Amino acid sequence: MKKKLVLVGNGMAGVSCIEQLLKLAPNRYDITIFGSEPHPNYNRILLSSVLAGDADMKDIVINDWSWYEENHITLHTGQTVTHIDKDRKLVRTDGGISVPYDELIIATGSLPFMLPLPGADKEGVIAFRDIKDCETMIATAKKYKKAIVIGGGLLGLEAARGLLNLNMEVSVVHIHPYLMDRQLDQPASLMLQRELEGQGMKFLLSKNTESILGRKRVTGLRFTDGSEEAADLVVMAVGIRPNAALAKTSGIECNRGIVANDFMETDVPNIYSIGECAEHRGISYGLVAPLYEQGAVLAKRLAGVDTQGYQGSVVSTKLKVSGVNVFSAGQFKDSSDTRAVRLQDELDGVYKKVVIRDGKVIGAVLFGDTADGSRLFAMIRSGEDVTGKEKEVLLGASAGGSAKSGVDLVAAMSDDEIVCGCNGVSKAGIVQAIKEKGCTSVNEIKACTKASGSCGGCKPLVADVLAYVLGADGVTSVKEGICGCTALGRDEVVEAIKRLHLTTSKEVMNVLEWNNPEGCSKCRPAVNYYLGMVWPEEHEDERESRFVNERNHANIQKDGTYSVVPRMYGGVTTPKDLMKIAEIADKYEVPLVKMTGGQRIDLLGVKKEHLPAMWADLDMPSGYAYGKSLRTVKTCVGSTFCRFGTQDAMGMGIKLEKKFERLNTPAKVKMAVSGCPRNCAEATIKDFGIIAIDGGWELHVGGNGGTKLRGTDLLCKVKTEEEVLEWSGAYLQYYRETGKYNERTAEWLERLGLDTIKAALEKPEDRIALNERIDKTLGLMKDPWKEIIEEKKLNETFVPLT
Ligand SMILES: Cc1cc2nc3c(=O)[nH]c(=O)nc-3n(C[C@H](O)[C@H](O)[C@H](O)COP(=O)(O)OP(=O)(O)OC[C@H]3O[C@@H](n4cnc5c(N)ncnc54)[C@H](O)[C@@H]3O)c2cc1C
Ligand SMILES: NC(=O)c1ccc[n+]([C@@H]2O[C@H](COP(=O)([O-])OP(=O)(O)OC[C@H]3O[C@@H](n4cnc5c(N)ncnc54)[C@H](O)[C@@H]3O)[C@@H](O)[C@H]2O)c1
Ligand code: SF4
Ligand code: FES
Repeated sequence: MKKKLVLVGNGMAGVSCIEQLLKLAPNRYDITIFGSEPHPNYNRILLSSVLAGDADMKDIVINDWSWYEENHITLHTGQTVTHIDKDRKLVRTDGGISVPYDELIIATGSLPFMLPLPGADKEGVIAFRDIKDCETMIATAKKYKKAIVIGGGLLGLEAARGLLNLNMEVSVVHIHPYLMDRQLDQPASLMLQRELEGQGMKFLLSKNTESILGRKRVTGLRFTDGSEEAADLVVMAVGIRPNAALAKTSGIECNRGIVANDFMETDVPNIYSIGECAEHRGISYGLVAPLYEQGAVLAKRLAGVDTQGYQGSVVSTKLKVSGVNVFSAGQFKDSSDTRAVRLQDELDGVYKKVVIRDGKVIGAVLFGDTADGSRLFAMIRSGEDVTGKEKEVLLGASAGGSAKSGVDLVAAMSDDEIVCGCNGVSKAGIVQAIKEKGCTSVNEIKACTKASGSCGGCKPLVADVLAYVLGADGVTSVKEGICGCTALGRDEVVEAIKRLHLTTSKEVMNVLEWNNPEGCSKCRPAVNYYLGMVWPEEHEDERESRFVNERNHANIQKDGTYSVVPRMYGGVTTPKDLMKIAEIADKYEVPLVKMTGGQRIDLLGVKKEHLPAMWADLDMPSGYAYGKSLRTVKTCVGSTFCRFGTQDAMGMGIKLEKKFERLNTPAKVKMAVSGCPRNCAEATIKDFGIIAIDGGWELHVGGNGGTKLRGTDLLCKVKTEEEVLEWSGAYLQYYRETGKYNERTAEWLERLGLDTIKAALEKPEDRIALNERIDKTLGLMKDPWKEIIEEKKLNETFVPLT
C-alpha cells in the first residue's frame, strides 16, 4: 500500500516540491492537496504582469486541472485546512473534509500585512496577494480614477505600475524617505524614483498613514502630519507575515514562522514545512528561489534520496516594472567593516555598487544596467576572494570600455553562473538542455529546465544562451504579442492597419480583438505611432496615448518641475537668441541653465504653469528634448573655421535638423556631423552620423552612446549634400516603417542586419519612394507650442500631470 502524503497549500512552494517528488519517486505516495483558493496551482509572481496587461490569467497557470488528474493527485480547492490532529494523523477542512496522512507538508504561504488603521475595513481597501485582489483592481479601474498604494517596496511599486497601466492616477505612500529601502541604497532609490515619476507615478514620501477616510467606501487617507490625499482605491503593500496560524493552533513549534530544520522537518514527526510560512535558521523568505530550494530538499527527503539538507539562501531581487532595471542582492548596506566600489552615471541613469567585506563580495545594487547581476550574484554565493580586483568586479562586463551584451556576455559567463535566479538554473544546465534534449526555443527550455518560468526576468538571457549555442539562425523564436492585450506582434498589427485601413486606436483594438479593449500603457503609444506612420494624413495623433513628457511637450524632472530646451539648429545660436534666452531665464527665475550633451541650452526647474508663457516669450521652436523624434544634430565647426575641416559640417547639420525636426520615429534619434575624420562631433555613436572626407561624406548608422554603447556601421559614401539628405531621408523612413515602437536604431539594425538595410536603400528608385513618403509626413508636422499658443488651446490641451 502506498503511503498517504497530504499537502496543505496549493501554492508555488508546495506544488513545486510535489513536482520534484514525482520525478524522484513517482509511485511512492497517494497525494492529496488542499488549497483555500478556487484555482489550480498558479504563478503568483506573474500577477504583477497580469495587472500591468502583459500577461493573461490563463498564461499564469503552472499546473492545470489535468496535471493533477494525470498524476493521480486528489485536489481539494476552495477548502481551508482548519485543524491537524497530530495523534490520529489526519487533517480537517472548513468544508468538513477529513483526510488521514502518513506524511504532511504545510506550505500555507504568507498573509499580506494589513495596517490596523481606523477605516481599514472600508470597501476599496485591499491587499495584492492573489487572483481575487488582481481582479478587484482591474474591475475598480473601470469605475474609479484615483488609487493610493501604501508601501514603496517591490510589491507596492509593481502594483502602482499595473494600476497606471489601467489608466488610474496613482500615488505611492511610503513611510521612509527612500523607495525600496529594503533593497536599495539612497542613490539607486533616487534614480528609481525619478524614472517612475517620469512614467507618471506620484510619491508621498516620509508619510505615515493615520486613518482611512470615507463612509462605506474609501475616499482618501489622512496622515499623521495632518495632510490628506483623496483615493477611490487603497492597496496595502507593506510586507507579509508567515501564515503559521494552523500550525500554531495544532501545537507545532512556531516563532514568526513554522520552525523547520535543514530537512524542513517541524518538531512533530512526519510533519514538514516549506515556503513563506516556514522559518529556517530564523529566516522566513519572501521570494521563490529559496522556497524552491527548500522544496527540492524536502522532495529528496520524502523520496529517500540523500541530501545535505537546506543551508539557507542569499537572495537577489529584480523589480518587474517595464523600462526600469533594478537589481539588488545580499548585504548592500555599508557598515564599519565593509568597503564599497561605486559607479554613478547620472547622464545615462546608471548606478552600480558592490559591497566588499574581508576581500569578498557580500552585496550589490545595480540600477539602469543590470547585465552584471548574475555574475555578481554568483560571486556573492561562491564567496571567492576578490582582493586587488575590486574595481574589475564592479566594472565587470563593461571593463575595457565596451559593455558586453547578448551572446558575448554569455560567452564570458562561467558554466556554473546562474541564468535563472528563481529556479536556480545555471548556464551549464541550459546548455545541456539544448545539446542533449534538443531545445531550440525559450519555451522548450522552460519546459525542460523551468528556467524563465517564474518571474520571467531571465528570458532575454536564456534566449542569448540559445543563440550562443545554436547561432541566431538555429533559434526558434516564439511569436510574442506587442503586449498582454494581444497575441499579435508588431508586423501583424502594422499589416492589419494597412490592409483593413484602420485609422484609430479604438478601431485597431476592436477589430483585432484586443483582450483589453482600452489597451495598456505599452500598446497605446505603440499603436498610435504605427497609425501615424501608416496613415500620416488620416490619423489624428491621440495625445492621451502618449507618455507624460510627450503630452506636455516638456521633460518632467525629479521635483515635478520641467525643463525647457529651445531648438538650436546644428547647435548654432546667435547673440540675439542668447540674450532672449537669458532674459527669459531671468524673468521666470529659472534656477539652472545648462548646456546639454547635444549642444543645446536647457532651462531647468521651470514650473508647469510657466511653460506656455515661457514658450510664447521665447518664440523659438521646441527642441523636442523629450520626444520619440529627432532630438539634436550635433556639429563641429567644420570647414567654416577649423583648419582641418574639409566640408561645412554646421551647414549640413542645420539642413538635416531643419528637414527632420518633429518627425515621429519609433524611438529617439540623434545625429551628428563632423567636418573631417577627426570626428569631433562624435558621429560614430549616433543613430545617424555624417563624417566629411575629401570630396564627400561618409554616412554612419546604428550608433548609440547610452547604456548599451555601440559604434556605428558604415552605410555608404556619397559626394554631395543632396545625396546626404536623400540617403538620410530614405534611411529614417525605412526605420520608421520597419522599426518596433521603442526600438532604437542600434537594436533595429542588429535585428534586421546591415545587409538587409543596405539592400533596401541601394536602388535610387527605392530611396526616392521612401523620401516621398517621409516628405509627406514632414509636411504635416507642426510646432506643438506654436500651435497651442496660436490656437489659444492652452487650457484644453495642456494636460496637467498625473
Ligand atoms: C504580486 C506578487 C509578485 C511577486 N513577485 C515576485 C517575484 O518577482 N520574484 C519572487 O521571487 N517572488 C515574488 N513574489 C513572492 C512569491 O510569489 C512568493 O514568495 C511565493 O508565491 C510563495 O510561495 P508559497 O507556496 O510559500 O506561498 P503561496 O504561493 O502564497 O501559496 C500558499 C497557498 O496556500 C493556501 N493556503 C493557506 N492556508 C491554507 C490552509 N489552511 N488550507 C489550504 N490552503 C491554504 C493559500 O491560499 C495559497 O494559495 C511575488 C508575490 C506577489 C503577491
Ligand atoms: N519583484 C519581486 O521580487 C517581488 C515583487 C512583488 C512582491 N515580492 C515579494 O512579496 C512580498 C511582499 O512585498 P512587499 O513589497 O509588500 O514587502 P516589503 O517588506 O519588501 O516592502 C514593504 C515596504 O512597505 C514599507 N512600509 C512599511 N510600513 C509602511 C507604512 N505604514 N506606510 C508606508 N510604507 C510602509 C516598508 O518600508 C517597505 O519598504 C515580499 O516578500 C517581496 O519580496 C517580490
Ligand atoms: S572634426 Fe575635423 S573639422 Fe570638425 S572640428 Fe574636429 S578637426 Fe575640425
Ligand atoms: S529569474 Fe525569474 S524566472 Fe528566471
